[in-house]
Order: sequence, then C-alpha cells, then structure tokens
Amino acid sequence: MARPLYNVVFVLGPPGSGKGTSCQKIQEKLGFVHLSAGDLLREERQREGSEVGRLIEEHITNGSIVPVEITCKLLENAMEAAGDAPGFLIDGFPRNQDNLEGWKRQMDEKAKVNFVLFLSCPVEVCINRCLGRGQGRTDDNEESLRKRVVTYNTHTLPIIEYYMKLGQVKEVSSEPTADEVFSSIVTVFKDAGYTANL
Ligand SMILES: Nc1ncnc2c1ncn2[C@@H]1O[C@H](COP(=O)(O)OP(=O)(O)OP(=O)(O)O)[C@@H](O)[C@H]1O
Ligand SMILES: Nc1ccn([C@@H]2O[C@H](COP(=O)(O)O)[C@@H](O)[C@H]2O)c(=O)n1
Repeated sequence: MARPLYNVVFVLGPPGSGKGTSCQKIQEKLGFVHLSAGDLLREERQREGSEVGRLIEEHITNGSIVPVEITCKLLENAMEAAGDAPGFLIDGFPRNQDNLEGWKRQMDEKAKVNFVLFLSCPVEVCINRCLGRGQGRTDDNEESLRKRVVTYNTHTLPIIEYYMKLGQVKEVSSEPTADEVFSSIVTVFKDAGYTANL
C-alpha cells in the first residue's frame, strides 16, 4: 500500500470539554493543522439557500449528527487545501458509527490515524463552560446542550470505546486549567514520538 498522505489524530470528548482550546495550543506548538468538524459544518451552513445548509442547521440545533458524506468531504477538502503538514488534529470526529464507517470508506487509504486524544471531563463542568463560552453559538443553550450530551453518551462514547479496544486512546482529564491540560497533552505527544518543538 502507498504511504498514507495524512497523519491524523482524532480529538474527542464531551461538548465543551476543551477540544478546540487544546487543539489551538497543539497547533501553535507542534504545527499540526487543527480541523474542527463542527467549525467546517458551521461554515458550510452559511451558504445561502442551500439545502445542505438547512440540513446542517437542523442537526446542529438538535445536537444530532450530520451524514458523514457531507462532513468527511469537508474534512478531506480542508486537508487537501492545507497541503503539507506534520499532522492533522481532527476535532469532533468521528462522532458516531456512520462517521466512523464513512471515514473508513473514504479516508482509510489516504490517512493514518495515530491515536485518539480523549479529553474527559464531567458533563456538568462541560455544560457550564459552553453556557459561558460567549461565542453566540445557536446550540450553546440548555436545551440543545442536553441533546448534545445525549448524542455524546449514546453515539460518541461507543466510538471512543471502539478505539480503546484497539489500544489507540490516550485519555487526558480536561477538568484542570487549560494550561495544566495542555501540559498533560504535551506529554502524550512526546510519548507518541512527536518531539519536534516540544
Ligand atoms: N481547561 C479549561 N478550564 C476552563 N475553561 C476551559 C478549559 N478549556 C476550555 N475552556 C473554556 O470552555 C469553553 C469550551 O471550550 P472549547 O470551545 O475548547 O470546547 P470544545 O470541546 O471544543 O466544545 P464543542 O465540542 O462544544 O465545540 C470555552 O469558553 C473555553 O474557553
Ligand atoms: N462530526 C460531527 C461534528 C459536529 N457535528 C454537528 O455540529 C455540532 C457542533 O459540533 P461541535 O464539535 O462544534 O460542538 C454538533 O452538535 C453536531 O450537530 C456533526 O454533525 N458531526
């Protein structure tokens, strides 16, 4: 098999666990490119009058998961556009079985998943963080957040468990301060052999 084009770390955890915050820090330090599936979907949603935009809006409001054909294409396009990078942090993906299977169909030969960084944090802490995020997100309200947590428990945790069985999950508690969390993440990357700039 040809050498995979993309070196990938999936970043998963409950909504508001600090995935975006930590990915930004890893990007700055390690040069990995941060791609948030949620951000890409929010961008795509803006396209005026598009049927896909309406579908994405519905899923985001309900805290449910957009079909993988849409999300995986957005991720692949973003990886292609980023070109040469030491690695990609794919934040908030794969979120359910459909995401996982779609990724395998579309990306298995092009990308190597090195490990899954799992940011664990009590749900009530996460909800309070989202409610205080202040970014004007339409899904940072009590109702959508409860739905997002149900989706996380029902659909995303089994994906994390799937990778745990493969021995590919590196868990970091994201309850401490963002700097403390980042320092634990640095250790994870060092242990995984990424020593450049660390
Ligand atoms: N370790 C931390 N301690 C306190 N607040 C934090 C910490 N990490 C992130 N935050 C804050 O919590 C909020 C959510 O963080 P962030 O957006 O990084 O989470 P996320 O996991 O990417 O969320 P989502 O899944 O909803 O996109 C932000 O306001 C961020 O500043
Ligand atoms: N793989 C994904 C990721 C996200 N979504 C939708 O976007 C919402 C916001 O995601 P964040 O990661 O930014 O919190 C999420 O609740 C989903 O509706 C998705 O469908 N698939």
